[in-house]
Amino acid sequence: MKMTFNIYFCGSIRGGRQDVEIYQKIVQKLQQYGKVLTEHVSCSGLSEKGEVAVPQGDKSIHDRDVEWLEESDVIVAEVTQPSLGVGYELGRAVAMNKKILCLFRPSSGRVLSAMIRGAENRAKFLVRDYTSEEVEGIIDEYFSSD
Ligand SMILES: O=c1[nH]c(=O)n([C@H]2C[C@H](O)[C@@H](COP(=O)(O)O)O2)cc1CO
Repeated sequence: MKMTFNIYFCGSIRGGRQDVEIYQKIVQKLQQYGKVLTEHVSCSGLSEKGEVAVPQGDKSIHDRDVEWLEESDVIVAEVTQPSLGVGYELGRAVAMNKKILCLFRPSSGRVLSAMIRGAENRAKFLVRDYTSEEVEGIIDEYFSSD
């Protein structure tokens, strides 16, 4: 596998920011493997309001993010905190035939949507259950395979 990827990281924003610390840990690790196009998702200063300062607001956020999805080699999504935006991004990424890794923490007590867990296939869409101590190792393993 090449070592410099365009990586699209998905994490909840308006769905709730409870997991921002784990997003930071994931993004820092991903940056060893390439450029994380959506680094802002892991920013502790970004609230549940989202990127309110973006000119033309939600339309430009949507259009920019779909372009970034197109440009990305790999999509990594933290899917523990349910988010409509993350679900939408994953659906669009599947339609683009992208390589996708979803990360879910069962210790949250939640049960992952069947539309994410059930989308798993060995080729392109992988779902990994993890604990926060394991996440860096899982990312290393993912990028060192194939
Ligand atoms: O301000 C934003 N900026 C942005 O890039 N997003 C994208 C990236 C995240 O992976 C995803 C989060 O969706 P949601 O806000 O529905 O939880 O949507 C979402 C918002 C706000 O919905």
